[in-house]
Amino acid sequence: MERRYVILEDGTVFDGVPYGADREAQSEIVFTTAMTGYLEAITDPSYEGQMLVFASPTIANYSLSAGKMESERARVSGVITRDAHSVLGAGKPGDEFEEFLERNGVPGVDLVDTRALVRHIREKGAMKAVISDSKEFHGQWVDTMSLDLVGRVCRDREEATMGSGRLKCLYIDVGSKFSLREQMARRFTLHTVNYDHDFSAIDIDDYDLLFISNGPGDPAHQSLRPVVNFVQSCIGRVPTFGVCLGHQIIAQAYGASTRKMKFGHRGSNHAVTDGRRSIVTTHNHGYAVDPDTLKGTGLKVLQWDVNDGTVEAMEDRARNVYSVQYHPEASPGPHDASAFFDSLIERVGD
Ligand SMILES: NC(=O)CC[C@H](N)C(=O)O
Repeated sequence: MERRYVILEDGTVFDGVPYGADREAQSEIVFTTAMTGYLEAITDPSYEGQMLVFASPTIANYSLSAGKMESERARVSGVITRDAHSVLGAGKPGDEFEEFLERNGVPGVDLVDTRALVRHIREKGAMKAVISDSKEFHGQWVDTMSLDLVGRVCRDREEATMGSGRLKCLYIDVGSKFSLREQMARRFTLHTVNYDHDFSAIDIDDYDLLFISNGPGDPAHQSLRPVVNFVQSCIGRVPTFGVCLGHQIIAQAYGASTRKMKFGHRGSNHAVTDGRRSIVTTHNHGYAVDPDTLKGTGLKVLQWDVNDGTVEAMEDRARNVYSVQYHPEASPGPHDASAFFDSLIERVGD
């Protein structure tokens, strides 16, 4: 049987069998522990510049059509699985998945010892990796997190107006999942603009709220600086909200900073707490706000991760700013945090 290899930057090699696109890929390697939502995951723009290991041993055991696309196409650079039914067969679901990956130019490696691979990433941290049909890699390692990943996801997205809510929201798309945008469009009328929009042409007083979406890559990437500066100019003038990358951009707009996590949080069973009540949430982030840099900014931590204390929600009540690191839209995952969206209506008030 043909072999395909996952070669890590530290020289470790895992092997499996090839499926999906017949091509090599190089990017950062991360894992998700989510047991459902494989279509949502591989099309989530937040994964641009990353190859994704599924810790859950069985993927493609239900039809792709049961899932929802989170962007125009697959965003992961590669997929690494224990059993995606590329060999062990599952009929239609497995074939659909393989065809989807082929159509999207995404190589897969199946029958990999994903338990060992996930433990290795947990112990050594997220790192660069290559998917290749050869056991050795002599090429140049590229740090995909230093690329303009938001630009890659958003370049084909046009400015648009959507939704029918009474309140008007300026929605800054820095790689938004479709489901997040849908949740906002159900409640507000969105004017969606990309991260490279000419913000000098925008009068924020024309809007009832500002929202910054999720997205890929390093929140401190220089391509996002104009967004950070614009958000900074809006604080105190309009209620300002954000999710995941949006949360990290808001922190930077206050002069706080973000840091790279060892291997990030990616899955749909991450508990966050406010010290009294805990909820289970969906996470997909490799960076986090550094709580020490929030001191004196006016931003207060509202919720944190029960396992490692990572900042998961913060607010500046006085200037009506509120953001979460987790994904209240889930997709996939639990809906414990879905009240987030209606709470924005209350926070905007009249
Ligand atoms: N889902 C997101 O918005 C991810 C935010 C950022 N790219 C991170 O990895 O932390």
